[in-house]
Amino acid sequence: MMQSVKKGDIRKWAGAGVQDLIVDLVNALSAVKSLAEISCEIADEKTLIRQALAGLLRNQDMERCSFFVADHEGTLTNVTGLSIVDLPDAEHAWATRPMQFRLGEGIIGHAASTRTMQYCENCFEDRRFAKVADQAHMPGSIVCAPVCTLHNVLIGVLNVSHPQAHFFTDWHMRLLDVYANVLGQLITNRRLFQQMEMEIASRTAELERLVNETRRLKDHYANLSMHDQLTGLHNRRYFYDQVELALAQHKRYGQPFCLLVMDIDHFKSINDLYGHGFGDQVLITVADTLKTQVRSADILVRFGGEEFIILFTNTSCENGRVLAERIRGQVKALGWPVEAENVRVSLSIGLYCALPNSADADQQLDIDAIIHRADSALYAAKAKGRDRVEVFDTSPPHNGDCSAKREPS
Ligand SMILES: Nc1nc2c(ncn2[C@@H]2O[C@H](COP(=O)(O)OP(=O)(O)OP(=O)(O)O)[C@@H](O)[C@H]2O)c(=O)[nH]1
Repeated sequence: MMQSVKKGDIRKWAGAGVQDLIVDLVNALSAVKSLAEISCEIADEKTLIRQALAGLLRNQDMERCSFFVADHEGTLTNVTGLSIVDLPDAEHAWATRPMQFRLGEGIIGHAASTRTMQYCENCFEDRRFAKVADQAHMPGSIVCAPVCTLHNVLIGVLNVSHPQAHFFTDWHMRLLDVYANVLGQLITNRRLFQQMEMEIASRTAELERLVNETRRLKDHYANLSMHDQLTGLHNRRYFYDQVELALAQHKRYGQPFCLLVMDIDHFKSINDLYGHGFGDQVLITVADTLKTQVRSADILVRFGGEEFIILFTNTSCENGRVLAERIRGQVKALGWPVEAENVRVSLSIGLYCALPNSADADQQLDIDAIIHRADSALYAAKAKGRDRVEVFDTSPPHNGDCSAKREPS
């Protein structure tokens, strides 16, 4: 059975060598721990690497370290370097002497191509070490550790150096191996994280685009569903949508309004004689004429076929009648030349006046009842020979009920 090591045992055994070992172990763990503290949410990979190098220098007796990143073409470029003197302001002191190696070139290229750590014990003598022009920066010894993803794809090479030859020990080598592994995972995680962020951003943008498109389509179809395609006027659906407000204002503030139901006379004969396309043109021109007669608060719709409705808000019966007569006159004045002929049409109009003091006022009529009353007046206008305006009589019913039956066309 294995026995656990007690503190007293360590003290008993601890010669200077063991104590050094413990210090080294703590330093090594601190270096690896410093890596664990780096967030993979850092936007810039260089900053992450720089923090990793600083962690290494702070916890180990190394002099300089640098990182060469591998690109897709197999070129290794130093993205950052740090020396022990840079440490107080490691964030800002960027060593930017540009340097590049191909895979297999120099000791750095060799570590990259073999994916194994390389130790150059004496840079002045080792032929693998590509001599630098600047002799002042020539290290005595250097360790180059490849840094890879979990799937052994090369990310770059981590280099640590010391001015002294034969400086690095087995202990250093083991630590650097672990350090390079953890750094590889950290860089991989950061890249994945960035990729995920970009993916999320692009999906969010796509989603926003779809939401906007859906909104636009919704508005488009809502608009379509409220409009008559032939004349461009609003339609029956819009009328019912809007009319409640006018009724509410009438009920609450006693505002009078006039409802006109208008029907083109003998429109069937127009279609029959001149064709449906011609009939359409007539509907369009009549609609355009009606448009000129309404204010923005009024409601004008093509209610169906050749029937139009206008609700004049805040309008007395007298004014409603004047407006109805004007409309009738304007439509009658229209003409459509067909060969030698000038085709004309007329309008029959049924008018309902909603007045605060009328006999209807107490009945709280709904819009269908109001339309029905205006329709009765329209039937009366048709019955009386067409091309005329008839007003629904809101006085209490007696023999003269004007809701005449519509005569067959
Ligand atoms: N060209 C055209 N005709 C339409 C349209 N909508 C309805 N109509 C026609 O309008 C005509 C309406 O005819 P009727 O309801 O018999 O009434 P009328 O001929 O106007 O007779 P009175 O209303 O009694 O004066 C029908 O022939 C419908 O086909 C349309 O969008 N375009």
